[in-house]
Amino acid sequence: MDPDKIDIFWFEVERLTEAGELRRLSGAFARFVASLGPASGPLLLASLVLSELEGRGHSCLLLADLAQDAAGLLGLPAEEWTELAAAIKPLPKNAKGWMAQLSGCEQVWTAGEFDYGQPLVLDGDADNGRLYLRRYWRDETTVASSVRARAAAHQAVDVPTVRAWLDTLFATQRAAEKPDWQKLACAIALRGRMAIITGGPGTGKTYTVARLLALLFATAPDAARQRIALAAPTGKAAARLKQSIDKALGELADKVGDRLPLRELTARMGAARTLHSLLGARPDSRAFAHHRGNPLDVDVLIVDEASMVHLEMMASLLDALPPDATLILLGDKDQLASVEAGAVLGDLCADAQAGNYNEDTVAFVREASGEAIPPDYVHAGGALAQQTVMLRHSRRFGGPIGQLALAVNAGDVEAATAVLRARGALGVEVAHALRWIEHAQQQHAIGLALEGYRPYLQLLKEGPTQGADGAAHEDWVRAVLQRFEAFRILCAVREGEWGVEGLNTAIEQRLDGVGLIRRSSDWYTGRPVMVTRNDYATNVFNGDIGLTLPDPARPGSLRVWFLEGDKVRSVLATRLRHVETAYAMTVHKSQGSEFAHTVLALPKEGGAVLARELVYTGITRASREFTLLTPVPAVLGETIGKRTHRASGLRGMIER
Ligand SMILES: Nc1ncnc2c1ncn2[C@@H]1O[C@H](COP(=O)(O)OP(=O)(O)OP(=O)(O)O)[C@@H](O)[C@H]1O
Repeated sequence: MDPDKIDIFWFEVERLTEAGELRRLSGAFARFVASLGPASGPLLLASLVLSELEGRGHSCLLLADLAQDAAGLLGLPAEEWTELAAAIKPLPKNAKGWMAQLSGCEQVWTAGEFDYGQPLVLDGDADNGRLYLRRYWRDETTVASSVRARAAAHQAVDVPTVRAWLDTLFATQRAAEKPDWQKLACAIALRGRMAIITGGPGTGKTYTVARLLALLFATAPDAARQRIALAAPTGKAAARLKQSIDKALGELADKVGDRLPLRELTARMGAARTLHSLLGARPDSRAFAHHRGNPLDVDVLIVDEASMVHLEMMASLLDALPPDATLILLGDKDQLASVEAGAVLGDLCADAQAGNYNEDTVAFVREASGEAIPPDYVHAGGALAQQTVMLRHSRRFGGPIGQLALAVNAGDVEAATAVLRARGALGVEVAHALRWIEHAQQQHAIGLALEGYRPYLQLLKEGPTQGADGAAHEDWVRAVLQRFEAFRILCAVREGEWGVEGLNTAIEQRLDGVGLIRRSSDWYTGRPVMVTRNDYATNVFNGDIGLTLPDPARPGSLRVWFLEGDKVRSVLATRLRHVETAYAMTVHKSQGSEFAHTVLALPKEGGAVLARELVYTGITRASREFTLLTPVPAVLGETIGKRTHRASGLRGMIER
């Protein structure tokens, strides 16, 4: 490439980096590619865009997108893109041209050809070409081949026995909706090495999986030897899963009586774990102790909150799972994907809404569960569609919050606005459950925080009862934590007046000002913190939230207490090095949690991260009350009208 032109290119990259339009790593990656051998202009540009997109959660670069609207892909103003691209003209005109151009580069391995370990991988055909960083290509390939094999591996099922058990487990006095998707989900899960049960909040994913466990125990040749593991991406989600499953199985135990020793079998299951801990994460290493060569010792693995599992983690999990073990994924496909690259659950659930069941599945479900899949859902999809069930009826989310979530999920701005504005017309219930402060000032958020956090701060001030012993102190800690967990402010962004940072500072100042907290230094009694990095020494993980309270054993020193289910545990505050204050947190980090009153604050301007999934995830964190703050009301419509699109080749690879 002409040295003058390349200098202009690097100059433009630097300028856009300084302006905050590109991350520094993207330019550095393009330079690294250039250092490996002769590099054409299009290769450098594609490397830059690919790295930038990786930082935004995409697992690959679709060449058709690059050819069609590269500026839009990067969220750059058209003129910025034109200047950048002008330095390296001419560029290929279409996806086919990009494919031809890139496949000739030394730094690019075209999948299927002789492999030199190049850092970039080109996959797909001329119309569907995709450029990957090698790591993501490997991860997508691992996930796709494992899912394909597992979904297709049907096992023999003793149909009459399954039917009898399902009739018992789902015998209910209530008028059931038809078909009973929960019941048929159990039948489907039992016949495969993999099943996905997706659905919005309160649709009964945990309820269903508890019955599936009972069914597994009831039909296994040796139930006592079944190795069943429960896991979730975060400690909090894992604790919640275990708690709900134990509760549901406890209720079921009474129902099945002597026919199945459900209590003993449940007791053997052990605690739910984080995926990191299940796989055997090691400090300072991306590699896990468990992998193909040292697989997990399980027959059935149930993973909750699967929407939070990113591509690399899913690949590690599938790699470590023995081929004859069964994987059950539970999650809400419409929630925000992980911060890291990939939208695995969303990709895997592409057929969930439509069903796309084939005649074999219809016949099996009819025999094994007595349920008839309506013809609308029968369209002969692939193997994965046959093992995916979407639960469609929410049992505790039908009120105004549920209506709002539905409207947002459907991208219906008008309906969402109508629900939000209906509070007056619909009476007290709505008025209490939903609030929209359309022209919000930061003071509104601070006022809500004052009201929402006062209960835990007051209990904290009262302190444990005089002379409380260890257990009584723990009860007090638990009560303080539970009050704190009843309210949260969620932000769409980190920076600015309406971001996590701006709101945390403002809330902290106000709480200090009114005497609810006393900030003597960074660490103070009552400070809520979120862990921002996994720390194996103290056993705290990215996303864990705790409260700073006095150490009962050492007056004057502070400990951070974490709530996991009903249990509490603590770490000396000074040992926690990677934490931030957490009166306000991002919607991303709130996944897997639920707060009685959730406040969602949108910023003044839309941006790449503001999309429908974010608002939906924020709303569905609220169990009783939801307040929306919009400094500029139009941003709500803009956000709901936009979907998050993450490029990936997973679907195509699974169906290949
Ligand atoms: N078929 C059913 N009959 C009666 N109650 C049900 C049924 N299905 C679910 N429920 C009840 O509805 C509530 C929500 O169910 P569950 O917690 O399983 O939903 P979920 O989809 O796991 O929710 P989340 O995504 O919020 O964790 C629970 O109280 C559960 O007992």
